[in-house]
Formats: sequence, C-alpha cells, structure tokens
Amino acid sequence: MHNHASQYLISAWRGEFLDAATERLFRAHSEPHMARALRRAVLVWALLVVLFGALDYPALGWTAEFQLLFGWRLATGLLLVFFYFQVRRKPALATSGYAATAVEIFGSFLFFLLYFLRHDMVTWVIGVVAVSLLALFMYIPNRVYLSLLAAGFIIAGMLFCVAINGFGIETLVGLTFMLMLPTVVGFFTAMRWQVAQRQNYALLMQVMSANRDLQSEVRRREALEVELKRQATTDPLTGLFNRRQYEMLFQRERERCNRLHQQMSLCIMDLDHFKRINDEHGHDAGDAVLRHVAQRLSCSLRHSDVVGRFGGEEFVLVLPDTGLEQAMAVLDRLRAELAVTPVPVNGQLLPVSATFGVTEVQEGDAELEDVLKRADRALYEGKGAGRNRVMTA
Ligand SMILES: Nc1nc2c(ncn2[C@@H]2O[C@H](COP(=O)(O)OP(=O)(O)OP(=O)(O)O)[C@@H](O)[C@H]2O)c(=O)[nH]1
Repeated sequence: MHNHASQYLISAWRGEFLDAATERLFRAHSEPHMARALRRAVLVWALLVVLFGALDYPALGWTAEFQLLFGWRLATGLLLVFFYFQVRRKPALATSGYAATAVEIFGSFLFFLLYFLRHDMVTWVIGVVAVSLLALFMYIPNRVYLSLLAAGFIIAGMLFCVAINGFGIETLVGLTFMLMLPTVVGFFTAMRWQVAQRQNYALLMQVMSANRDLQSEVRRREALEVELKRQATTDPLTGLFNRRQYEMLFQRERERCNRLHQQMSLCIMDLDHFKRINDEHGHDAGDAVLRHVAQRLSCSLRHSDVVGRFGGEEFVLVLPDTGLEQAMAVLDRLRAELAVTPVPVNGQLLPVSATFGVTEVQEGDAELEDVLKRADRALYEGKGAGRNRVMTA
C-alpha cells in the first residue's frame, strides 16, 4: 500500500478523502461503529414516531384524520424497523448513506401530514421540524451532503405546505430563516465531525504504517546481527566454527568438564591425499568435498561436540565428556563411515578417507596449543603409518 501524506488529503467541500481508495478503506474501517449508531438512531426514531401518536387521539378522536395519521405513523415505524434489520444484515448501508437518505425523505412526509391534519398545533409541528433537522445532521450517521439533501427536501416540503395553506411571502421568508438555522448549524457541526473522524483515521493509519516500518527494520537488523555473528564465528566455505570460535568453545567446555570432573578429548582430522582431488578434479571439486565432509562431521557427532575447521583440509573436533577410549571408538566409526562413502561431486563419486590424531585433555595442559600439538603429533604418526586410521597421543 502506498503511504504518502497526499493519500490522506481531505476535501474541504465534501469532508471526505480526495483519494477514492482511502475513502473506501476509511468507510470499511468505520462501518461497524457507524452501523451500530445508525441502528440505535433508527430505533429511537421509530419509537418517537409511534409514541407521539398518543397525542393525536385526544386532539382528533376516532376520526378519519386520526386513522390516516395513525396508519402513516405505523407505516413509518414499520419501515424504520425494517431498515434497522437491513442495516444489521448489511452494515455497508450505514456508510454508503443512500438508503438512510431515502428513509429520511420518506419519514419526513409525516411532518407534512401532521401540518395538514393537526391544525391545533401547527407552530409545534414547525418547532419539531426544526429540531428534527438538527437531529438529522447530528444524530443520524450519514454523509453530510446526503443529510443536506434530505434537509433541503424537508425545508422545501414544509414551505410548499405552508404556501398552499395560503400564507404570504413574509411568513415563507421567516419560516425559511427559521428552518435554515438548525440546518446550517447541523451542517457545519456534522462537517467538522466528519473531517475530524477522517483526520483521526489518517493519523491512526500513519502511526500503524510507521510501526510496521519500524518492526520490519527491527527484523532486518536482527537478521543482520545473526548473519554478522555467523560470519564472525564460522568458516565461510564449510560453515564450521572458525579458529576464534572453537578456541572459545574449547575453553568453555574445558571449564565445564573440570567442574563436573568429566574427561574431554580433542582430535585433529586430516583428509588423505586431498591434493590429488584438487589436482585431478579441480579446486571447486576439492571445495565440494570439504563441504560434504564438514556436513558429515556435524551430523555424525553429538550436538555438544565442537567441530571446527583447523585450516586447509584439516578439522578440529572437541569432544566434551568423552575419555580417550570412547573418543577412539567414535572416531573410528567416523573414519570407517568416510572411507566407505564416496562423495558425489559433478556426477562423479570421489572416494575420501581421513587420518585422525586424538588425545585426551590433561590437567597439565595450560593452553589449547598444548593439546593441539599432541593431537597433531598423533596425526603425523597416523599419516606415516599409512593413513586412514585413528592414532592416539
Ligand atoms: N579445494 C580446496 N583445497 C584446499 C583448501 N585448503 C587447502 N587446500 C588444498 O589441500 C591440499 C592439502 O595438501 P597436502 O597438505 O599435501 O595434503 P594431502 O594431499 O591431503 O596429503 P596428506 O595429508 O599427506 O594425505 C593442498 O593442495 C591445498 O591447496 C580449500 O579451502 N579448498
């Protein structure tokens, strides 16, 4: 969705958003609230139409005039109840405004009828019309120009009734002024309300959009942080821990094993005749083999084991809570697995094997370097003894 300030410009004339799509969204947004308010207004209106009928009987008695008026009140009341249920079924009727306007115009005929049939209270009728005009704008939710249309119809109708009753131009002008007053007050109040609603909506949407932008920025930065951390701690080719990270993890595991009086082993693993793979199949094939072997190591070892790339075709394996014998068993299983499973590269299966130099971490080992040196010595012996084996030191 585009989200520019221009999208939320409000027409000074119509009091609605200039952008049709925004106006549609606003109406959909305010529909439940508007429909509820309209239903309430319609019910109150229906109640008043019928209740005021009680005043007709003492004045008119059981006459044809009373019956006509009563019938008309009943019809208007029933129309309003019908409209109430229509709005409940289809709340969009409240925001489009046309149906409410049609009901308002139909409802106004009761005033005209009253004017002719209740000679005893003509001035009252005009007073009620004036109040109703105000209510039309302020109590019945509608689009302000449609309310103005209904109000214009009511004023014209009233003037017509008064004119055919024989009143002169002075009365008509006076009545026009009198009915214009609530109309103008109602119009400007409703207009201000209509604009304020849209301004609130625009503000809400802008805040929500800013929030969404902020959230997506936070997510982007979180992902960036994870990625930066990954880059800082892993080897780009294999995804295994880099030297800095496995050194740190080695220290952490060593302290933990010391605390728990557990043994711990460390192994350097070196692929056999790796140079040949590079020479015969190219450097890319060599890279593919390294990635494949790294994945095998990660999958085969325990989650708590630390697998790092030592450099070139050498790997470091830190095995916490593992004594030398146990480590030898684990590594020999790994060695055998590697030796019998060739690596698929570019449609070819390349046999690989590796030599392992393993040692147990001793209390006297001051640094990781001491342990690595011992493991490297064992590895060197393994290479000398014909490769594809696990040697201890
Ligand atoms: N493709 C690839 N090759 C690498 C990488 N790092 C080191 N190498 C190569 O690995 C080979 C290691 O060769 P050597 O040290 O002679 O060891 P080797 O051929 O495995 O022989 P032994 O270890 O004695 O069995 C060299 O050719 C390096 O260029 C890498 O990241 N990618």
